[in-house]
Amino acid sequence: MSSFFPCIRPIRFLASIKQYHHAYSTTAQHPLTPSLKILFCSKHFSEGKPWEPLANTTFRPHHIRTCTAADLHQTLSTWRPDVLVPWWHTIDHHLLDRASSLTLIHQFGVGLDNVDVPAATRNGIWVTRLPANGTGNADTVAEHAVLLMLALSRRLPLAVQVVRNGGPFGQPYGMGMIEKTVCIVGLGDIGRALASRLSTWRMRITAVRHRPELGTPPELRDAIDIVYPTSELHRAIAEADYVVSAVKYDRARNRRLFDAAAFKAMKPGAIFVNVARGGLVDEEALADALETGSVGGAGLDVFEREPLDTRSRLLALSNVIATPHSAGVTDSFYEMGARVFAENVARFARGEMVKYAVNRPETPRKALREMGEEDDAVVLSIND
Ligand SMILES: O=C(O)C(=O)CO
Repeated sequence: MSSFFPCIRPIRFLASIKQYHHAYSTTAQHPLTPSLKILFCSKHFSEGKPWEPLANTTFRPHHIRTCTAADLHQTLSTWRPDVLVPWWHTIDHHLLDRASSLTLIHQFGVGLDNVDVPAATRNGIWVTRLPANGTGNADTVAEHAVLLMLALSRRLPLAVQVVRNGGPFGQPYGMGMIEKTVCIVGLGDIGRALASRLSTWRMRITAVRHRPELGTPPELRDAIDIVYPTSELHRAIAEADYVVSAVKYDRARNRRLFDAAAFKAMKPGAIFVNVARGGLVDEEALADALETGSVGGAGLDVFEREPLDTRSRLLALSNVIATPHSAGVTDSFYEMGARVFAENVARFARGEMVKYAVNRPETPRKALREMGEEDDAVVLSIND
């Protein structure tokens, strides 16, 4: 995960923190409760330091710790933090039923499929996350999907290798995207951002929607040809040259939505891209389909288990481009995350409702005052 951070442009990052310090000084009359302990679960947070915007407050670094997924349980029971900041680790009911010190879980990302929100609610723990749209990462995830589509279409890894090997130059490589059909599975923030980008590329765009009654988003009426319900997934993907998975993962509803039957239903040689969650894909079935060529290539940013086992069959295939769950994690997302996080922790310490909360515990371990100016509605439509 540490590989995410070399791409952060330090000057821009520091400038944004400076701006934040300035803004924060106006709230200095509400210093943070010094005893609030925050646990960041992932060592890479030690490099990214998303708590830096808090540096001008009464908050001091000894109230912050990082741990690994392996020592999470232990740290929860011995250090007893108030706030947990996970990084897509599984925060299930076993952990939540025992984590008696926790009052807030603040996901440092948008998708929350790793957190058992009902169990948190039952235990009186607030849960919040970062927003997807507006300043969030739906656009950058959509960009990444385009990157993978293009790189696979033009066989980029092979082309780079050919140059390194001294040629031959000027040979035809791969396929163009113009006039091809792309099927976007999931029309939430990411799916819509992708459709809006591709709408100017002279492609035919179709979509699959979990809630077809929502129809085509008004701003995409001219862009999307047809919206299928999930029950017609196979029909939809059968006519597509590109299938992009941008659907919200819900283990009970769509685990392994892309299984052997789905890959068999795809047009032979079509390209599959997954920028949503690894649990949506049967990775063994995908490897089989890629090996036989029934799926032409796969661009994968997410995996059922992360980090992906380096012995995975998928990595041995030349028609796979894999990235390390980095689609949404750019410099701007990290800056936004640090800002939202700092603001939310400050609110929480003051007993004010956190922004983008996804639950309302009946008997919260820490009571919060509704502030009446929440804009958390912006995150409610992710990946539907
Ligand atoms: O923010 C998230 O949930 C992501 O998965 C970013 O890629």
